[in-house]
Amino acid sequence: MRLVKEWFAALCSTHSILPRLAFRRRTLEEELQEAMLRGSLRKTFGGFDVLCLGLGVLIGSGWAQFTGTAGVYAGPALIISVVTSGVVALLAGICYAELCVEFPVSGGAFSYVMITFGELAGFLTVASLVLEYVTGMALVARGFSTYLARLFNEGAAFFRLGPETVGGGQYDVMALSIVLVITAVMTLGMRESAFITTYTTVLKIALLLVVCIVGFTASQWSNMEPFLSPAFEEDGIFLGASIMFFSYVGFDALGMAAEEVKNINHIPWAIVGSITASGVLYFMLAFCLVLMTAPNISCPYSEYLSSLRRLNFITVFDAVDRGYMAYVVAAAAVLGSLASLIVGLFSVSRVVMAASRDWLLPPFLARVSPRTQTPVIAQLCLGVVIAVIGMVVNNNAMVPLVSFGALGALWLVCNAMMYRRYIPEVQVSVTRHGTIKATSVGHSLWAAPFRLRMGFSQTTQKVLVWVHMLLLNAICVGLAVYYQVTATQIEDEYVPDPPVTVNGVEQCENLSVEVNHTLATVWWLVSWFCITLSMQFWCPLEYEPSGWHVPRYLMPWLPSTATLLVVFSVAALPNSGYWKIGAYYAGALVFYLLFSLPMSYVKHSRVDFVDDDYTVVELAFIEGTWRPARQALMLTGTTKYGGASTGGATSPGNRSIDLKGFYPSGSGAVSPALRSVERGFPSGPSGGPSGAMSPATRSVDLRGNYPSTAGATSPGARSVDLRSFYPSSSGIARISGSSSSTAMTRGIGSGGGMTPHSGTTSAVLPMVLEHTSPGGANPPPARTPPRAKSVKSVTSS
Ligand SMILES: NC(=[NH2+])NCCC[C@H](N)C(=O)O
Repeated sequence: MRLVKEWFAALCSTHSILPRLAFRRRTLEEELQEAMLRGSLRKTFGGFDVLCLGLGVLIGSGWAQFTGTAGVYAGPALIISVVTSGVVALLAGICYAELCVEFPVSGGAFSYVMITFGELAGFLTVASLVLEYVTGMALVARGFSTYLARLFNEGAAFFRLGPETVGGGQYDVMALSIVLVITAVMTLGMRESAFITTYTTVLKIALLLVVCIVGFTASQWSNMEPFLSPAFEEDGIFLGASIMFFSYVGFDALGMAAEEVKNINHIPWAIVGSITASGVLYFMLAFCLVLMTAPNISCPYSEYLSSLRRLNFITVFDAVDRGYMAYVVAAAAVLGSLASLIVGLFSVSRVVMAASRDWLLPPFLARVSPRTQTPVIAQLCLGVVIAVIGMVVNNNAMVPLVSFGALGALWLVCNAMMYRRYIPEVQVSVTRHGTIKATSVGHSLWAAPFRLRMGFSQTTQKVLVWVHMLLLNAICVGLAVYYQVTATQIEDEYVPDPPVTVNGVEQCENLSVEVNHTLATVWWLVSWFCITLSMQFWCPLEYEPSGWHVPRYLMPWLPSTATLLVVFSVAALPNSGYWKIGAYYAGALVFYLLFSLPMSYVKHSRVDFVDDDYTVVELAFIEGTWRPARQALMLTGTTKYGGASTGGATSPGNRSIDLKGFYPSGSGAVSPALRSVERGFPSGPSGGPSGAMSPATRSVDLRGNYPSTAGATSPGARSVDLRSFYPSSSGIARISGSSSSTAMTRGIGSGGGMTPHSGTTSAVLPMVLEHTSPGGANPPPARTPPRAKSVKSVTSS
């Protein structure tokens, strides 16, 4: 009730909170804190598992369902389409991989964009990802049903029953059932699902190799002529590529596994490896497909369109007397869809969980099951939604939706990656050794001398970066829109009326919009090149992550090219889906304004700030739940640390979280993370469902991510143990403590170090802020990241 009132009050003041919250950025520390308090996810995946996860989601049933469709548009040039879309995926994947290592949290693209561009952009990313995954999974489920029927020697419609539904099909009961079954298996825990994924992936790749080998034995080189499809010519390559992109979609799933991998550094390699490996496979598949097929150059339009539906591996193998291959193709597609569904359901539930943690989506979706340590409620809800869509919607028109969602999210990710490298702010990251590293401002790398020579201030530089990035994106969008308007397009339902005939034969020409867009396209490309070059000269690189990253000599070319290609791929999509996409995003914005914005305000306004410096929060086990101990001391400065007592709010035992080590005393560098600790909890018994922490998931163990020397804690332990997360070997924080005392005592040693008293009840979160100063000069004091202030102002108003 109280929540509803608060929500309504916030809704009424949308005009004042919108500008403040929509651009409020998170910090990495906040993300990590939220992740810890919510309860840890189980670390299930090793290096090989992650690679299988990648290959599992990438190679679904897309290759079987759409390679032929793309081939009809592109002709034998399909092989170029496959490479083109692979390059788009690879470049975007590299940008994505850099951020995965920087932000090892399970929100994937959502978290990266939220941290870099703020809440509204973050929300749009979630919207894109949900669009991509929900439609993508539904499509894969339908693929499963189709190919399972083939495996039993039945027609594609074998599992479809009942009256006509959306898009002219029938209810696909198999699509429904398989999603529900997988959802059920997944709620048992990730171990089982990872097991299935690994084995089906290996098997499926073996089958695909068989398809290629047999395919090549039936190939005829003469089929490569004419190389371009006569109806679409070179536009067909891009149309084909945009369709083939569906087959590469899904590598973003790997970023969402970040909290569940044993070593975060495996993720970038898995992303690059799985895109490359599946690219090679897709290339071989496409190659043997076109080598087996005489290109359809018969002009009659109706025939042309129907061939759209006929060209696929099974019919083609049939035509070259290798009908038995239908079983191999079907088996590979069935296994592929199975793995793809598992990984897809797995990752979309992580994104939704992350967004619900911020109350951008209903908070109950963030609950983590104490038993399986997976976000069970999110999994169940999404499973049901996807199953129903998969059952009802029978439509190839879903393909553009999937690709659009994926490309939209990747577009923001490429920009986020670029932005972080160029904007001179304190850059916070977790080093390989588990320390938090704050790279100070103004220590540019190779471009620094240039900037110094030009005498740029930081503000000037910021403005320059913004201008360049905005121009760059504008040019990409400009090119895309121009291309979309002028390129040859085909819509599924379009039948020329009356048909254009010459000597009684329908003509293909009526498909093409006869515009010569080559010249103008070249100009767009030249502008893109110039702006990137200018960015390289005028915007010095400010920051280089310590983990896996794009080498500096590829900046800004790599993310800039990725942005160009990603935006262009959107334009190349068959245009029948645009109004649906528009409607979806309009709906998402309305949802943001009516629900997410007020709710996120409510969540943040429940934060108690004492002042901008220190707020210490303790958790106490009260009435069966973990809550912030209301009487916790709000310490407002280092001098007050010594010997303060907690006011008795904590219960006996090792149940409280003491964050004193988190903030090195006297350093002046205060991280805002502490505030998020408190924010993660409802402030009172009526706090409503909290995305924060369920009682049984009290331990935080992120050690797997960060190699450490300490032994493992058991998941059931109730204290937050971040010792190895922020190792004490740095000499700044040391931990000792016994859990026998109920009293909390605080002691901060001199010189930024901390000497806990023996009566300390709890584990400690020591955080080490290291200054990195490549220039060798004295590091300037790290600043409090700007958002701390903005949150404060939100609260106080
Ligand atoms: N996240 C997703 N949209 N996953 C769907 C992945 C489809 C997969 N690439 C395929 O070829 O079937």
